[in-house]
Amino acid sequence: MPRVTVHRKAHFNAAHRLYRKDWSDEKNFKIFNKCSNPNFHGHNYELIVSLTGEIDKRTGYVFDLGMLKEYIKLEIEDAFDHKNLNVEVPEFRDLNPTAENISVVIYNKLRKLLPKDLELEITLYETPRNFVTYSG
Ligand SMILES: Nc1nc2c(c(=O)[nH]1)N=C([C@H](O)[C@H](O)COP(=O)(O)OP(=O)(O)OP(=O)(O)O)CN2
Repeated sequence: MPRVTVHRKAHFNAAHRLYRKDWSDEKNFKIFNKCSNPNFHGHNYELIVSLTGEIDKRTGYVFDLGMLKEYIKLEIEDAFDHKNLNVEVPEFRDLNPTAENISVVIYNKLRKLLPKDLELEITLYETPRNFVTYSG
């Protein structure tokens, strides 16, 4: 059967601070600039979850996008939306919440729920012009 990629878009709004606990505020500012503001700042994150696999002969689906929507809601939106990532999301307690690290956390949370034969790719926009991709 042909291999096709299906995509689901999602959105969350979250606050964060880019910094290392073991660096001074001055050093954090030198490396992370305004993103190291100790009072945090927010982003409107846009997420695209992409699944590649063979079309199922019986259903015509690669994967039910309604089910993917539920997984994204439960694992990502409910956990991240309107949260302070550094303070309220356990995965970032000791992990700098850069776009790169957020994409890896999202990948790992969804990967464990999805069939192994599907390829997963995460595209995460932190701003309209800054985005990352991760596919494991
Ligand atoms: N490799 C990374 N670099 C940067 C990250 C990141 O997560 N990974 N994050 C940031 C900031 O958090 C943020 O994305 C940058 O904000 P800002 O400068 O406001 O965004 P833009 O560059 O898109 O704004 P312009 O209007 O284009 O200036 C920084 N680096």
